[in-house]
Amino acid sequence: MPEVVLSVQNANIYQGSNLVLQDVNFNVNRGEFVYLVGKTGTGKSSLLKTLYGELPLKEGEATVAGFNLKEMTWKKVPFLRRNLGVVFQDFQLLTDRNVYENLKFVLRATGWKDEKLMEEKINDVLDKVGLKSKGFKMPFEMSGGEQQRVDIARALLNSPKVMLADEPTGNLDPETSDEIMQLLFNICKDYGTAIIMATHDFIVINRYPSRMLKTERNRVVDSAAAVEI
Ligand SMILES: Nc1ncnc2c1ncn2[C@@H]1O[C@H](COP(=O)(O)OP(=O)(O)OP(=O)(O)O)[C@@H](O)[C@H]1O
Repeated sequence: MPEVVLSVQNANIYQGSNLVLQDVNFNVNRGEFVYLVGKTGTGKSSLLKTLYGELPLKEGEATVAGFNLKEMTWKKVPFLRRNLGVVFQDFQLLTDRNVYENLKFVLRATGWKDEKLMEEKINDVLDKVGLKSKGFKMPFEMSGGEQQRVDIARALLNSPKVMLADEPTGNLDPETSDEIMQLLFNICKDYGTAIIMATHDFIVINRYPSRMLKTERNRVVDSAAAVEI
């Protein structure tokens, strides 16, 4: 039996009082890679934000990495985030400190205290993303592709079962996008992390085909679901 690490049942997704997506239903298994596609403004980011606790789940049910979003309070959001990796299009690195300190900041913020264990963990995630000797670099000294790798390394720090990525190749050239996609697929395969990636990049999707969730007309259509007649 596959292990379900993310489950959304009869969920309505809101931005404030605006209903963005209605009756959303899907499950994601351990190690699965799922694209989230759909026209601009159809609710991809809103869905991801709900899954990482930035928007409240008002109606329906959802469980992410063992956390019931319906019972989520602001106080519990940091615990959800510790079990979840989030990757953004614009990297969102702290510009005033080097890569190592960026990663250490997240470890400290998520409760790590032991200096030696933190050092080991940081070296481990930098190795995983192919930046083993780049910890001393400042973000502004790195290319967009390298910064995206640091962002992915940051998402890997707490060995998440689920990673949510909002257009991670949006600012990258095709060759660098390719490298990032290979890295994300390897993370799924090697560590069993499930990844949901919002994207507009059909070149990437054609090169790395996988299951697709499509937002359209206030609904989410799942390529893995049986076609309804
Ligand atoms: N902070 C916000 N406050 C109010 N409405 C918002 C907010 N952010 C987005 N919306 C609205 O919610 C709807 C869904 O937007 P969302 O950003 O989720 O779409 P998207 O599919 O991710 O778009 P894109 O592909 O451009 O990133 C849109 O109608 C948008 O105008």
